[in-house]
Amino acid sequence: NNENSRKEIVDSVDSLFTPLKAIVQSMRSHSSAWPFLEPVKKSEVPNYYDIIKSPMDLKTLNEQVRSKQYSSRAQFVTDAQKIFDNCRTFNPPESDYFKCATTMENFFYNKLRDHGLVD
Ligand SMILES: COc1cccc2onc(N)c12
Repeated sequence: NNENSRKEIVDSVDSLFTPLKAIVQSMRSHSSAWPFLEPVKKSEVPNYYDIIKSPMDLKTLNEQVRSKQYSSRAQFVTDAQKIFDNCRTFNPPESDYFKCATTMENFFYNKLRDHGLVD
């Protein structure tokens, strides 16, 4: 009935909540995470938001996990992927930023698999 289906939804969010918290935490402590720890500052990179229309960073991602905005793996993966894609859109392939994005992306998908959040 409605009460049970509501409980199932709540349970599915909670059962997702724990692994997502752990994955974001592990990303934030990665040595290559430094470009992504906070939103890019417009004061530091004036043209960034003229080019990147859907910004994302690990602090924001963490806040959204903790405020239970994600009820599916796909929603979480879509937002995390923005971090990597935005960086590779804005920066040249030989830049440190671009390399960090790919390192963090590989780390991210390995973590998803570690937590059984398979492709
Ligand atoms: C501090 O991060 C940056 C500074 C400058 C350009 C940037 O593109 N993507 C970034 N994460 C970035």
